[in-house]
Amino acid sequence: MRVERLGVRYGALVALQDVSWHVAAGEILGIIGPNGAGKSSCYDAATHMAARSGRVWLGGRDVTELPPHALAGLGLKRAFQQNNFFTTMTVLDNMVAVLAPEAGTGLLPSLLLPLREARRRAALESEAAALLERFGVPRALHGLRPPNIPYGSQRMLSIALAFGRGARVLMLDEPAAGLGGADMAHLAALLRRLRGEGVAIVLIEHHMDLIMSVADRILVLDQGRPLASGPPQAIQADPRVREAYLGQAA
Ligand SMILES: Nc1ncnc2c1ncn2[C@@H]1O[C@H](COP(=O)(O)OP(=O)(O)OP(=O)(O)O)[C@@H](O)[C@H]1O
Repeated sequence: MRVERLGVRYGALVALQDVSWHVAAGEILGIIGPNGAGKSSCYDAATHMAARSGRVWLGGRDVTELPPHALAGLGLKRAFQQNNFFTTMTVLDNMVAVLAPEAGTGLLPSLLLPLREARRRAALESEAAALLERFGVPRALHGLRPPNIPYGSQRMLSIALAFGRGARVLMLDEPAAGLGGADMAHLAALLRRLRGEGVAIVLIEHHMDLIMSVADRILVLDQGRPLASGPPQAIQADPRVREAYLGQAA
């Protein structure tokens, strides 16, 4: 995926200006910056969820004008800063709800062919259960409602729901927020595994240990503009970055 010269304005406020980046299959691009630096606006711009300027390519195709759902259909998937799930449905049903539209379930066939529909439903449930386990949400939690499962599992569920049947590019917004040591290790392992499977990952994260250990390259934003980009070691050593961000965080 490649974005070129993205810009976002909210009235008179310039939230993002002249921001370009690319991420390849099997690579993790980290995006960091102080609060309000424009990181989420950058995601909104890239996924066409905000009015913006600039251009976006996916797999060599110019997708600038496509709406978000069409981008998702091409494999550009995004998980948000806040957990997004149906709180009145079980964990398993949340996952089924994501998979069912991708499988093309329709109301009429389900009414006319109840037996076939029951088999489809069973197949979807077993696919959903396997996917949840792959993302570290154990079977014991599948029958519970999302607010009633541990917070670390809620974060993994959010990523699984965004990923669905697969992603070419997975954009995550602060997935480590609120996570403790063991959950953080699970998340890092999951990110490395997805990268190993060829997924291109873009990762906004304030947790420096995580991003420095998993990212292949890092882009630093400050006041809506790119401040620096490069491998983690170079970013950590860059005095401009330390002053704008890492110094504050230390
Ligand atoms: N919908 C909006 N309307 C008006 N201003 C907005 C809107 N969304 C973001 N902004 C402003 O745009 C700027 C960039 O915000 P953005 O959320 O992209 O930053 P961020 O780097 O993701 O911050 P954080 O780390 O706190 O999530 C900020 O000044 C913010 O207040």
